Amino acid sequence: MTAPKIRLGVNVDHVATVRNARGGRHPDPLRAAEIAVAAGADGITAHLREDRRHIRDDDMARLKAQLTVPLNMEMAATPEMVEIALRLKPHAACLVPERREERTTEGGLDAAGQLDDLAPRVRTLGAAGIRVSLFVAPDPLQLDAAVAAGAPVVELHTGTWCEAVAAGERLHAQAEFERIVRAAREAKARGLEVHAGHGLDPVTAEAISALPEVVELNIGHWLVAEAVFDGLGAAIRRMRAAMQRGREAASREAAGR
Ligand SMILES: CC(=O)[C@@H](O)[C@H](O)COP(=O)(O)O
Ligand SMILES: NCC(=O)COP(=O)(O)O
Repeated sequence: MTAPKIRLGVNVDHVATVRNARGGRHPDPLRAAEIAVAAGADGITAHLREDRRHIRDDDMARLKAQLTVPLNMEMAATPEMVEIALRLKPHAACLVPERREERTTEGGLDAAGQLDDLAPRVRTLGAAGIRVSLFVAPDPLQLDAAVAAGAPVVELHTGTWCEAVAAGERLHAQAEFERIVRAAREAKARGLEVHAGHGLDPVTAEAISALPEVVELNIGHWLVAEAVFDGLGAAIRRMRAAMQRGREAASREAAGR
């Protein structure tokens, strides 16, 4: 039995982080995106942060103009970012929480707590033909809010689970993974398309690829960091192979049931 494919969106933010550390143009996130596509990425993700600390407006414009695969724009749900997305028209917009002082995106979007502001922004983006996803914690309250906001997609935040795995906190990691499994099932049952991402490496990507409800992973930091040692193409091929192993294991298990 052939396992249904799981898409890989490669996040090129941290190529821009390295470029910005010295100023100038090298390394160029667009070149990284082109290498990623050649190595098997199904899409490219880039987070235009309000403080522009990695990806900048001009990067988004070039990615949109040059890429042949879907562009997923991660953005805060602010009027400024909505206006930029409406001009840029990426394939997808993933609404994420942002705090200036955070080192990375720390949690999911509190969709339930800001539904009144969020729903019209989701509608505006959707009406422009942009597929909206909400980057949320694997929490049933947030899934309800995503449905209420009219978002067709949720991206489940895998960061807490990945940190527990990396720290060797076995019980915590298992509990977090079970939350993700339940949330993926519930989200699909509510009619939402399910993506996942944040902090994934080949081990965690393989495990999460075994969930048939999850149809897309967005991965950046591990790939860009690993590229330093082995090149970006090789890192992406290794990640794709891990995802495929996860998918095939799940298919075999389903066929054996
Ligand atoms: C939303 C998300 O999980 C990532 O795309 C993250 O935003 C990458 O950029 P930072 O590392 O700056 O948070
Ligand atoms: N939405 C998650 C993402 O795009 C990549 O997160 P990370 O792999 O850079 O942690």
